[in-house]
Amino acid sequence: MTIKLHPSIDNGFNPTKENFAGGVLNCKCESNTVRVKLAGQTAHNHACGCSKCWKPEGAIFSQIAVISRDNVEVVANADKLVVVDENAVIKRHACKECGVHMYGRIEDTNHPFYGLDFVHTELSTDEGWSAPEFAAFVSSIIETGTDPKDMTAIRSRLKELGLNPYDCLSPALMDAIAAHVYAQNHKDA
Ligand SMILES: N[C@@H](CCC(=O)N[C@@H](CS)C(=O)NCC(=O)O)C(=O)O
Ligand SMILES: [Zn+2]
Ligand SMILES: [Zn+2]
Repeated sequence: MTIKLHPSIDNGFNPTKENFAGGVLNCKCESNTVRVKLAGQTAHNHACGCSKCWKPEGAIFSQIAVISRDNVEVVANADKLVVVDENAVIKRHACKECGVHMYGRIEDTNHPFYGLDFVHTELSTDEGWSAPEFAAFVSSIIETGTDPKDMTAIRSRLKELGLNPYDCLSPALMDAIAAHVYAQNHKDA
């Protein structure tokens, strides 16, 4: 039996479309749907195994990308959005009826990723979004119930799909975080 990771990933995925101009994310509610307009392409799309990111029914990974917060606008039913965990670094704004996370925002101006919002592009019917590039927080899927014995097969399947598995973020993003910390610590040098 093929391992199921995420519906937008399991059957392979389309490459990133050049000059893609963005689109609209929709929550799962049939009426009073929350809509978020993304005025541009996303970046760093990846599978995330952490327990905090929203996953569609049955998925063991989330699929999540970033976009400049200036390009994110709630265009319908904003009153249905609530922050799921005010104590988290990423304030995940979710529809209180269907539970879908519409965007995650970092309010700490010193955070390495301040200025970027986190979004699930599978909530859009527009095609051309940036393709997933790697898998992050893979070991964290055990926290939500995956049997540790299944991890070897899951990491193999991710590699087969072209998504290198990491237990934190990708090396490029971890380097960017560390460089930000260095710069913060040497501001006056
Ligand atoms: N093992 C933890 C990892 C959580 C974690 O660190 N998630 C990452 C990836 S989304 C993060 O940056 N979290 C910040 C936040 O949730 O605010 C879990 O599964 O809950
Ligand atoms: Zn909804
Ligand atoms: Zn996550």
